[in-house]
Amino acid sequence: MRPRLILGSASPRRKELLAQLGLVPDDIRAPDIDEDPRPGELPRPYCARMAREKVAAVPATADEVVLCADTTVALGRRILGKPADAGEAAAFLLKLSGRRHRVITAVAVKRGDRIWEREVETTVKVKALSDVEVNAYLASDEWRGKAGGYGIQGAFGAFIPWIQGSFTGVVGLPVAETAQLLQAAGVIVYGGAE
Ligand SMILES: Cc1cn([C@H]2C[C@H](O)[C@@H](COP(=O)(O)OP(=O)(O)OP(=O)(O)O)O2)c(=O)[nH]c1=O
Repeated sequence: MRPRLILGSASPRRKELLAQLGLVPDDIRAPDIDEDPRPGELPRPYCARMAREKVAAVPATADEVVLCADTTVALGRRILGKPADAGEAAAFLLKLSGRRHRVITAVAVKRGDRIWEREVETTVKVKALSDVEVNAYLASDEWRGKAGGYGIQGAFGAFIPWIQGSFTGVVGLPVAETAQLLQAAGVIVYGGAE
């Protein structure tokens, strides 16, 4: 039987990226978990733990497939989360200015007591930002609710001359890897067999 697809995410980006795969979730159940990193926790294991905890926190029946993800911006060993306010967003942007950083998106898919997981890491280069550019970006409010305080899919794209990895992973859901995980869990994605 075709399983029901549950998107375990409040992120509008994730819903749109799922639509890019031709998939419309049967239900959306946003997870509510503690997103504080543990002392000394490194970005990649933190990100993977977040995705696992999100998928574990979403209630589902045995014939439902739940998809969750977490996007973490890493500057070396530091985790840059979602900025609490414009001041923190400004501090993040100044740290990212003129350097490369990593964006990790961990995806977790659950069906019954089975879990499929994948982490996708992308390197992102940000040009050296002027104060005028930082202030204009902060005024746009696009930084709100986004890891690292920016969205590559919006105006901030003007400041990113180069990436290596997965564009959709940076936005919040790496579509190629997600398609594979969903197919493994029995969801039919483009061209997949019933
Ligand atoms: C780096 C980057 C992040 N983001 C977003 C994607 C995620 O929504 C957000 C990171 O926060 P997450 O904790 O991954 O997700 P969320 O809290 O928005 O939603 P949920 O936990 O319910 O799934 O940052 C962009 O949209 N563009 C970008 O370029």
